[in-house]
Amino acid sequence: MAKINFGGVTEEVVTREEFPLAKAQDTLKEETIAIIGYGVQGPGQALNLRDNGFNVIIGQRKESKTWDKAVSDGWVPGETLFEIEEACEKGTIIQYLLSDAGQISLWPTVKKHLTAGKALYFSHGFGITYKERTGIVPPEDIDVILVAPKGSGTSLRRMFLEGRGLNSSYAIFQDATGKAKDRVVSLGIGVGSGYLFPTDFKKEVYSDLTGERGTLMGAIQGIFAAQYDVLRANGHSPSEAFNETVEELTQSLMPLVAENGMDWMYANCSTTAQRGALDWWKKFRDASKPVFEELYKEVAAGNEAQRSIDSNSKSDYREKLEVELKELRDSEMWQAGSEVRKLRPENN
Ligand SMILES: NC(=O)C1=CN([C@@H]2O[C@H](COP(=O)(O)OP(=O)(O)OC[C@H]3O[C@@H](n4cnc5c(N)ncnc54)[C@H](O)[C@@H]3O)[C@@H](O)[C@H]2O)C=CC1
Ligand SMILES: CC(=O)[C@](C)(O)C(=O)O
Ligand SMILES: [Mg+2]
Ligand SMILES: [Mg+2]
Repeated sequence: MAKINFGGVTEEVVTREEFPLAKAQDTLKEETIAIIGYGVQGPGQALNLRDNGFNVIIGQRKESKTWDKAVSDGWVPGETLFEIEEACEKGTIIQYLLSDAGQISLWPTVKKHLTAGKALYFSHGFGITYKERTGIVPPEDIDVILVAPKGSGTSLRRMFLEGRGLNSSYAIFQDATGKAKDRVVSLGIGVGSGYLFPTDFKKEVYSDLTGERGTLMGAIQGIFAAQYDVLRANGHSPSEAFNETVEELTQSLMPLVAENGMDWMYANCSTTAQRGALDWWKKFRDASKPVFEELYKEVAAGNEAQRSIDSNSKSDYREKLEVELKELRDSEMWQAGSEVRKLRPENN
């Protein structure tokens, strides 16, 4: 593994140079990879693996929208597309990509087919780390591994098609065959990761749950809403408030951060903006840090996991989520956003 110095801390990273696709293909040439679940990660990982030349089958409930989606993606019923149980029986590597709550209800079915020497693969440390809550305790004679792409399955697929890649973390919970490392790295390369960062199941799920509730999804919406509301309360129009809160960030400034870091983005803004941003960022850090500390504690205590299990195990969880997403979509800020997006010059 390559040793890389990340801001003063040396870490190991698996690179595609040391583990090329050909080696991954060779490692897994006798394996049948069964992708269980065709939601967001399922299609992204399955299609990338198929395009990369691996033997892939899908396990999905018949009579579901996602079964039809799998068919339209070229999976053939009876050949490469099966009911979940049949796919589990056929697979030597089971990629368990149902929702974290779905994994709990299907576990008794999946477990039956985890015979000696197979590998059980997750894209989240959830099921294993919170085993007291999920009941997911794998048999001892199989490998238990994880590849967690650091992004949406939609991005994983799009970036693969663009010839880019989305990096992943990987972990080994159980190495029964002595082949777990080669299997997990090969799968990581196969699903389209360029580089693979080692972790363990617990660190993966704690950081992932914190990140998505925090800056990646929860905190960002919170901070957008707070600034938008203050601008509106002070008489600014919706378009002005949206432009100064979201549109400029996503269209102009975040690409600069992605390219070369925060100081680079700052340096490409006015000296007026730089002065103010350098003065104010610490105030925002100090105001939000207690919330992040509370969040991490809730994650580590398992309370966040439990909330997600409870709500996503209900039979109408999709409808309920959709109601809340609609609330966001219908809020003035995001309605304004919808109009602002149409006015992007490239959309004309
Ligand atoms: N969404 C994403 O891009 C990412 C997801 N992950 C992880 O990957 C795994 C899969 O996540 P997603 O693709 O988001 O899942 P999802 O929420 O889209 O669900 C996947 C599939 O599970 C099915 N399902 C749910 N409950 C079921 C049940 N009780 N019985 C049978 N099928 C059921 C759904 O119909 C869907 O086809 C999870 O562990 C998640 O944490 C990791 C990185 C990113
Ligand atoms: C896309 C991703 O990595 C998330 C936000 O952690 C998730 O979908 O669970
Ligand atoms: Mg994640
Ligand atoms: Mg997540």
